[in-house]
Amino acid sequence: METADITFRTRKWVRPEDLNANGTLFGGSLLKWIDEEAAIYAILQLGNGRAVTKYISEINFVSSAVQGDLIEMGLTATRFGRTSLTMRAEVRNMITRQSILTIEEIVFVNLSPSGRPEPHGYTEITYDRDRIPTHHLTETLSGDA
Ligand SMILES: CC(=O)SCCNC(=O)CCNC(=O)[C@H](O)C(C)(C)COP(=O)(O)OP(=O)(O)OC[C@H]1O[C@@H](n2cnc3c(N)ncnc32)[C@H](O)[C@@H]1OP(=O)(O)O
Repeated sequence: METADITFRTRKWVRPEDLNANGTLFGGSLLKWIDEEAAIYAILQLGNGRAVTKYISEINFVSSAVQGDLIEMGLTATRFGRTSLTMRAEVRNMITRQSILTIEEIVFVNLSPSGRPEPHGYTEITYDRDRIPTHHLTETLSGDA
């Protein structure tokens, strides 16, 4: 997998509670983190807090991490559909850059207030932060008043 176009954002410190019985990073913890990371990415790209995980392709646990490792998670949008957004994910060791996990396709669906798929109208990535969900902005601004 190419990693050049992936932006690594969130970092994690592998702690005792994240380990499996083998003493390495528990895959379930990793999947929980990457699903949350993908949700945040999708929410910001689609400008909608109602975005849900629809599909996750094969997950390749490339190598393990151990307690104390610093790891980082990266995502990039690979396809803007009508109501969906497809992302590619990679988790790697922050220091050695060794790949820990790759997922070719994570598909999120943009939902209407009634919970049905709704066209999002976007075709490309932006990091301009101009797609922060407006209802969150409204709540934030009214909370500041
Ligand atoms: C962040 C979280 O934890 S969310 C919690 C976990 N996720 C959930 O609970 C979601 C549960 N699933 C659902 O509620 C429903 O399946 C919905 C509302 C997401 C989608 O309903 P569907 O009837 O499948 O919608 P529909 O057939 O219109 O497809 C919607 C989009 O998903 C895509 N899609 C549907 N199935 C798949 C699939 N198996 N693989 C990839 N994409 C798919 C479609 O191509 C479509 O994309 P497009 O509009 O860009 O072409």
